[in-house]
Amino acid sequence: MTQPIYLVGARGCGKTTVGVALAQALGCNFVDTDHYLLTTTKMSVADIVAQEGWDGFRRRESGALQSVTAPGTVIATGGGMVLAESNRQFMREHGVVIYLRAPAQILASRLEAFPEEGQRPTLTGRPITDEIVEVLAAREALYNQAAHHVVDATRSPEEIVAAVLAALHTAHAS
Ligand SMILES: Nc1ncnc2c1ncn2[C@@H]1O[C@H](COP(=O)(O)OP(=O)(O)OP(=O)(O)O)[C@@H](O)[C@H]1O
Ligand SMILES: O=C(O)C1=C[C@@H](O)[C@@H](O)[C@H](O)C1
Ligand SMILES: [Mg+2]
Repeated sequence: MTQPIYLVGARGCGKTTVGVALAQALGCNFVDTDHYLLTTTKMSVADIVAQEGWDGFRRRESGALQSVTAPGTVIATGGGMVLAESNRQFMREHGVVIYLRAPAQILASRLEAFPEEGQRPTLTGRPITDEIVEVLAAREALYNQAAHHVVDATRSPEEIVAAVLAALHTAHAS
């Protein structure tokens, strides 16, 4: 697999967690656009948003997407990467896009256990459970549009990696 693999989905669906394990299974590099921004700007998502607003953060994450795209790389994207049509098109054209899909209730329970507020500042100002329901309703169609494959992300990370590998293998064989 030389094409980049992009993992998309809502906060808490496991893009970072699954991405690390998937890259290991494939013998690929792993990068995470949120982490890339953290190390290149020395600012958390919350810092960037405080200084530049969400528009500034979105501009930076689109730049990060292009910077990290390389052959033989698993790329965990930020939860809002699909908002820009240009990002969805870029990912579909440059690699294989996997949507890690999970319902709001599961996402909320994962995020409540590990909120990481610096990297996940509020998007709506509403409580986490309400926010996730609202954000998923607004973005579900965009995750689906971006994706070549949709994978059930409610299982263990190991099972999700196996499902992604099966999807990649099936697509490659056909
Ligand atoms: N399949 C899973 N089963 C149980 N817990 C999980 C699973 N995947 C991830 N988690 C846990 O959920 C939390 C969020 O996971 P992770 O950071 O990988 O999500 P993400 O999709 O990268 O989120 P973000 O969009 O905010 O970067 C972490 O605490 C992680 O340990
Ligand atoms: O869902 C979102 O809009 C976000 C998800 C995170 O990965 C970060 O990219 C940031 O907190 C925004
Ligand atoms: Mg992540």
